[in-house]
Amino acid sequence: METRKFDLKGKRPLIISGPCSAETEEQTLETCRRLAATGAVDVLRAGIWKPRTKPGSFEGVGLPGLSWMAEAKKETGLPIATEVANAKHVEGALEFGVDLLWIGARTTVNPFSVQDIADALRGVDVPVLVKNPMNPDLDLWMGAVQRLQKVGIEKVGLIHRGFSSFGLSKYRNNPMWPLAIEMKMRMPDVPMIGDPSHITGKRELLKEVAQECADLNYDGLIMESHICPDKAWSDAAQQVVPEELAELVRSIVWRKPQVDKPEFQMSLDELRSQIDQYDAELFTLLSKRMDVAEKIGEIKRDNEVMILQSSRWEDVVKRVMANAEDLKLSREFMSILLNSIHMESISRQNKVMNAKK
Ligand SMILES: O=C(O)C(=O)C[C@]1(C(=O)O)C=C[C@@H](O)C=C1
Repeated sequence: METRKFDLKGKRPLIISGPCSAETEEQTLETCRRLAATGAVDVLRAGIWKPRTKPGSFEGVGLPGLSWMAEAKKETGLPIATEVANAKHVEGALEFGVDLLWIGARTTVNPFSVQDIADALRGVDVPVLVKNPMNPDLDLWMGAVQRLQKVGIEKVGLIHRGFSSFGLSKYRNNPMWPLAIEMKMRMPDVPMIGDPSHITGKRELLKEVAQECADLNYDGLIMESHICPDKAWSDAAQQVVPEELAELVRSIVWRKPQVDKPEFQMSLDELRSQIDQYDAELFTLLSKRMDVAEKIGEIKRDNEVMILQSSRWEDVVKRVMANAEDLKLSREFMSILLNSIHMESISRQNKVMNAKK
């Protein structure tokens, strides 16, 4: 069967799915066939070389897995994707006609490895997706994209798979949504694919994260599926059977960025003008508050009193936080805001107290 054409900037959302790892020929082909039968998937994926955190885990079947994927492509007509971590992987993947490559989080952290992959791809017209690095470092993520662009690869996209963090949390990898949003702002022309499987690590949480990706205007999703998820050789808890995957994909609401309805536009304009007004008031008040802090700085300077007053600040926080519920503001948001206000206040006092005469 002829392979269906696909374009990173074409169909939206782009849905990529398949097993975490190709394990056996039967498991790979059966998963791909069942995914294709649902009609909900655009690209088939499978991990062939698996970088594992601890030794002793299953590290992938290597090249034979690529021949199974190539067979799945021939049977279903769907393009295939896999992860590459070095030039040798690139060579193998290209030999087996892989249509889309991705660079994993553990590889993105290493500029040498990324450069090695970029050099191996010089002159090759295959799209490449770059997963965020393990650590929350946007420059490193951007750097990997730029290395690919520099060797002439135009079809580059991003995968947001969340960031490693220490300690227990609801998710396997912390999504740190503000960082992903910042990355979208920094590289607005580079498509962003969400990876709910690796963010959540748990199938029960896939839907909420997939919906969040859709609401943040992501261009697609990559999610793992397996014919027997509980028996998977890697990442069992985050995989679902192909039919469940399709159902999940169909349940996500992909809202549009704009709508051409005059009533909607009028209401939106009116509400946005209220926001503009409140922003103006909010920042005027903040400015007045900082002027007062500066005056405190002056009297502290004249009386040789130090800037940081922890117990006073604790009182301020307690007083403001006591209203969190009435104000319908989350404690997390208020705490971040208060912290910024405190830092700015300290910085203003620092300026008056230590001004050069
Ligand atoms: O009350 C003070 O002493 C201040 O300097 C003001 C202020 C504030 O901005 O509220 C700033 C720094 C202190 O750590 C505590 C409070």
